[in-house]
Amino acid sequence: MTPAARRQAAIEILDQILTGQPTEKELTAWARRSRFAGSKDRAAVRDHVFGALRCLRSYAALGGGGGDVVSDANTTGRQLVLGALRAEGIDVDEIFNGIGHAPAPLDDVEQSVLTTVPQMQQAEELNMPDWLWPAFEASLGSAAVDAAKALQDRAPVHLRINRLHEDRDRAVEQLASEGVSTEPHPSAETALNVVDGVRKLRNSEAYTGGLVELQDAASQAVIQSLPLSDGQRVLDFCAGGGGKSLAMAARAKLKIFAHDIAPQRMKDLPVRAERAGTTIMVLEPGAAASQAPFDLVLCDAPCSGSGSWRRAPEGKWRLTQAQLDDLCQTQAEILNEASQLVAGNGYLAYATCSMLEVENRAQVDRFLANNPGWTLQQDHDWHVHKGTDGFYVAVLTRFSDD
Ligand SMILES: C[S@@+](CC[C@H](N)C(=O)[O-])C[C@H]1O[C@@H](n2cnc3c(N)ncnc32)[C@H](O)[C@@H]1O
Repeated sequence: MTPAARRQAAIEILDQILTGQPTEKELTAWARRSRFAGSKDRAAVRDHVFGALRCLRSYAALGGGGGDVVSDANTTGRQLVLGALRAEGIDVDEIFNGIGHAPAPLDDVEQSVLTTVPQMQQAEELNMPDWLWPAFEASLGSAAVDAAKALQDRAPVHLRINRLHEDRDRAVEQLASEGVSTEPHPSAETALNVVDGVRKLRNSEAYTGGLVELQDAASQAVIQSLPLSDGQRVLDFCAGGGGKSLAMAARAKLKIFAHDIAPQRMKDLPVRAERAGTTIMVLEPGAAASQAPFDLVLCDAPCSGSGSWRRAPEGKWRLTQAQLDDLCQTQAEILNEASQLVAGNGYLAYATCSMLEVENRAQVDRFLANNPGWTLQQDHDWHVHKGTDGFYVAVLTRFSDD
C-alpha cells in the first residue's frame, strides 16, 4: 500500500469508530477485508488510527471539524487525517491526491481550512475532554499538562522478567540474540523497556517459553511494593487476565487464588501460569469467602483507565461523568467486600490504572474514614509522563489481637 492508501484506510476505520464502533473490532474487520495489506501496512494503519484517537480534539480542530467530538456530530475520519497531516507537517497534497486508493483531493471547504490556524482552548489543545480537565488538573497539579501531553504519544513496551525462570542480565542477552533489544527500566527490578525489535517479540522463544511477559513497568512496581513473603495465602480479587497474579507468583512462594466477577476473563490464566512455571487457584465468582482469610488481598479495581489511555485512547472520549461515578461506587463496594476477606494483621492492597484522585487516594480515605480498624501503611502513584502507565497503589493493614 502507498502511504496515501494507508491514510485512506485509516479514514474509513475512523469513520466507523466515530459512529461508536470499538476500535479493535474495526481494525480487525478492515484487516480481514484487506488481504492485500501486509504486516507493515497493518501496523502503519493501526498507528494512524491510534494516533488520531489520542489527539482527537486537536486533529479535529486542525482538520476543520470539532464540536462535540465525543458523540461526533461534527467530525469525520477525513478531517482527523487532514488534522494529523497538518500536525505532523506532512504535505497534504501528497496524500489527498486521489491517485489509486489515496483520499480524494481536498474540496474548496477543506482547502479553506488550510488557510487558518484554529485558536484552541487548553483542554482542546491537550486532547482532554472539557468535563474531565478540571478534575485531571486538580489530581495532578503542576504535572497535569505534562501528563496530558504524554497521553498523546504511543505507550512504551515493557516486559517483566519471570524471576521464577531467569535473572535480568540473562533475559536481556537471550532477547538480544532473538533480535529484541531491551534495557532495564528504573521503575521495577523485573522491568525491561523494549528499545528495538518489538515486532519480533511474540514469536521469540524468550516470550513463548515464559521467560518474559508483556507488562507495563508500573504494574510491576505495584507488585514490587506489596509486602509479600513466602508461605502467604494471597487473593487477587479482581484478577482479570491474571497479570498481577503471575507477577506476585514470581516474587515469593505464595499460595495464590484468582477471582473475578467475570470469570471468562481468567480463562487463559491456568495456561499462562503453567508457562510461567507456577500454579494459581482460579475461584468462581463469589467463592472467595469460602477460602478466606487471606494474608493479603489485592484489589486491582475496575477504573477509568486514565493511566492507560495511550494504549486504549477511545476510553478518553467514551468516559462520562456518570460512568466515573459508577466506577467509584463499584470501587468502594469492592474495597468493602475484599476487606472482609483479610486475616487479622493482614494486608488489603488497592490499585487502579488511573491518575484521578477520586479513584485513588480519595477512595482510600473514604474507606479509612468508614473503617476505623484499618490504617494506611503506604501509597504511591505513577504518572504517564515519567515513562510508565499511570497507576496507583495503597496498602492498608488491620491490626488484630486474634
Ligand atoms: C483493572 S481490571 C484487572 C486487571 C488484572 N488484575 C490484570 O492485572 O490484568 C479489573 C477487573 O475487575 C473485575 N471486576 C469488576 N467488578 C468486580 C467485582 N465487583 N468483584 C470482582 N471483580 C470485579 C473486572 O471484571 C476486571 O477484570
